[in-house]
Amino acid sequence: MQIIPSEMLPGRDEAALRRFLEGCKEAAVTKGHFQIASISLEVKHIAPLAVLQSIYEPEELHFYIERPADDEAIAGAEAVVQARFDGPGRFQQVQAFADDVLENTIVVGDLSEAFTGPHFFTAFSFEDSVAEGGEFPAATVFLPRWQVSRSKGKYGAVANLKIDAGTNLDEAVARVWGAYQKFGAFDYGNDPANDKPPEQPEPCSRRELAPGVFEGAVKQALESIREGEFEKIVLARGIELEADGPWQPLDALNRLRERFGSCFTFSYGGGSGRSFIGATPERLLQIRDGQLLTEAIAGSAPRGRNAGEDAACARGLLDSEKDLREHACVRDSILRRLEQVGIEGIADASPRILPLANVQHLHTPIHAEVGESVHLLEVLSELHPTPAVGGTPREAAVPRIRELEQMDRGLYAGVVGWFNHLNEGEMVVGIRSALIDGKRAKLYAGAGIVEGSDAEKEARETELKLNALLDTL
Ligand SMILES: C=C(O[C@@H]1C=C(C(=O)O)C=C[C@H]1O)C(=O)O
Repeated sequence: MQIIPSEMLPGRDEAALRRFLEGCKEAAVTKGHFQIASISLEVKHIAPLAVLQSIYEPEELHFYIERPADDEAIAGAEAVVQARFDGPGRFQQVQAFADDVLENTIVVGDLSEAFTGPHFFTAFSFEDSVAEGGEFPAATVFLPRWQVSRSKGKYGAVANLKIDAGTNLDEAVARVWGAYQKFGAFDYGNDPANDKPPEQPEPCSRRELAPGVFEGAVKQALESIREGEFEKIVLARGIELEADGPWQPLDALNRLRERFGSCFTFSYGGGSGRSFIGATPERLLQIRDGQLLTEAIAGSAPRGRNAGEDAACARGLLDSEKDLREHACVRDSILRRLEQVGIEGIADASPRILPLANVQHLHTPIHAEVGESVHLLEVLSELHPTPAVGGTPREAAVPRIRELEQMDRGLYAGVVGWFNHLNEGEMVVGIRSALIDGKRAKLYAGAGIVEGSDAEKEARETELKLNALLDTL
């Protein structure tokens, strides 16, 4: 990646922008390869979700992630370059694709703040491969044409353009200049959608994706655990809702982020009119400034109706031998997997409570230092799926999941997130999620099964987890 000094910052005037893009075109001709021109600008207050909503096209790719508690949000829309992969090598393929794009990227602008420069957005399904005709590919990566972000009171906009020998520079300049004017002083009042309150369709039917399967699957899994086939497996159930009109995924997202301020609210649009949205508590991996954060979240209890009942539920969870064992499976597996890629994770010996609006969990934050030689996607490929959504030992448990659940998880319990050229990124686990396709929405929730689990109780737990999305839709 080539970085042009920020004094040459285009966007402040159109002539400088043209000179920068001319340079990119010359490079494209010389190298015989397209160049990505990436222009980052600090802008005045901007609300990434509102901007995304104003430029949202169901047929275009988009990505959004926000954790209100961190005061950070990033949105990207329209793919300037993209790729899809399938199979066990998908993480490495995404990395190779990004490396190749970055080799041919020329960056200019305000690069000192978070979320500046080009960012890649990704979505990985739970399984390594998806069946032909699946709703989303096993791996998608794209670099957006537009990216807007908020990070602790700073706001940024990035435009990425693909420039080759045939690019019409007049059009390219007009496009970026127009976008700069738009994002530089974004007018929320201009969006006709803001004139009326969001319309919410009413759900009119609900069906199980695999009727009558869940409790039987738990019992079968318990049998396999007794026989020593595996120690833990996470089994999920799915429901499909149908509404009297199309769901509005970004309106639902707005409600999710209000209700689940400590969760990662995300939306990924695959470009086929379908969106995968959710509010997940679970960070799979964050790397920033060489510091890695991950966490074990496993073991669940309801929230109480008052402070006393709530505390009693929390105490029950912290004292539950079964939940502590289930939790330790996840924590120990993450530590082992990190070790496989030469990373020493540091974690407390006993978990704490993570309260969410609808449930509470056992939680162990894990942190580590990472050297420059380990790529984020390499760590990701080792970690996914953790026994929080898969099982342990992974090789024995994960292949049994599909057979026991009798449904396709798709992106549920997969990974969505972003990464950049600095080996920074944030990847979250796609749970507490819904796949929205017009009037239809598929919702999934799972529960960890270990020796001592009770099928009926686990079914109730999945119901509590489904509520995160049910209440919002
Ligand atoms: C699998 C899900 O959640 C996972 C399972 C948990 C459990 O069994 O206690 C808790 C948090 C998550 O790791 C889900 O929400 O669908």
